[in-house]
Amino acid sequence: MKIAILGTGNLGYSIAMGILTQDDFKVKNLYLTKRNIDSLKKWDKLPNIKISTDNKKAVRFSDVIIIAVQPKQLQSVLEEIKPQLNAKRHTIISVVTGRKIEEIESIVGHGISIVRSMPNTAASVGQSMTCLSGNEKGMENVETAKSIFNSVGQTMCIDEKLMQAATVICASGIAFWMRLIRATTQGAVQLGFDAEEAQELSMQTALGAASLLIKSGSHPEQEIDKVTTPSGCTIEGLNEMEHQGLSSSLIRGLVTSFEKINQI
Ligand SMILES: NC(=O)C1=CN([C@@H]2O[C@H](COP(=O)(O)OP(=O)(O)OC[C@H]3O[C@@H](n4cnc5c(N)ncnc54)[C@H](O)[C@@H]3O)[C@@H](O)[C@H]2O)C=CC1
Ligand SMILES: O=C(O)[C@@H]1CCC=N1
Repeated sequence: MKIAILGTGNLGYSIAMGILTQDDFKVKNLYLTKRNIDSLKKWDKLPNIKISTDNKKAVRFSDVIIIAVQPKQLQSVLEEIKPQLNAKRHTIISVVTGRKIEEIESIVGHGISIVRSMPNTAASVGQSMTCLSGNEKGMENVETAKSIFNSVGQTMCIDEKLMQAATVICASGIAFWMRLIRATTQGAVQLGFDAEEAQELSMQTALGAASLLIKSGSHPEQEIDKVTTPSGCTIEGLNEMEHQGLSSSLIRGLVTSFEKINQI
């Protein structure tokens, strides 16, 4: 597969990193563009990698075009590459927040295969949760998009109208979970661990909690019941967190984030 990533910033770089460092997925060519390519030069010597500021050339040399620019930059990039697009050959995968498939079609035309996707920066370590939806032709080719994003994590096909919600839960979600890990680390330091140990305890416990649910298929409350000894310390701490609004503040944060997307 020949893939271009137009706009190799934070997210584009994470996707490229994930693709380059996993074993099973074979990419014939990876063409990376951004406006200032200095930060990508270390990859220039790798076989099958091209680094450039030239989006048109990247499209000419690729079959799958991942567009990872900021929302305000999307229109000009689409207008720039439109003359190079070939409906029989190209699939566009947009990771751009808040930009609908119909907005992309209105610029590049309805014949092009378009997949709208929402990965996250954990793609760089093969652990992205990526949601996908597409136009009719995009869904015919969705296996292509799935194979790319399955190589850097897990995928789920969703209705496009849920894409904003997926952005908050999965993409912004990385920041939210980081803050939870940071806060529990700070708590561990206050209780006597040094900073490095505290972060290790916090990270591994978060990974353990997620792994328990993934591997057992159980509900979080079932796992909570197993940990909360009657009259014990866990329920005491948990109830205090809820008195202080833990679940409520998380849900309100997600909803506030969701409302902001509609203004982007
Ligand atoms: N950062 C994240 O975790 C996530 C970001 N997104 C979305 O992905 C998109 C990219 O986000 P980031 O990577 O955070 O932004 P960024 O600003 O780090 O990256 C955008 C890149 O596009 C490049 N660029 C701008 N105009 C260009 C052009 N005409 N041709 C080629 N490259 C150009 C810039 O040089 C920059 O490197 C945004 O739409 C964002 O909403 C989606 C999910 C997660
Ligand atoms: O903060 C943002 O707007 C983008 C979308 C999800 C992650 N970063």
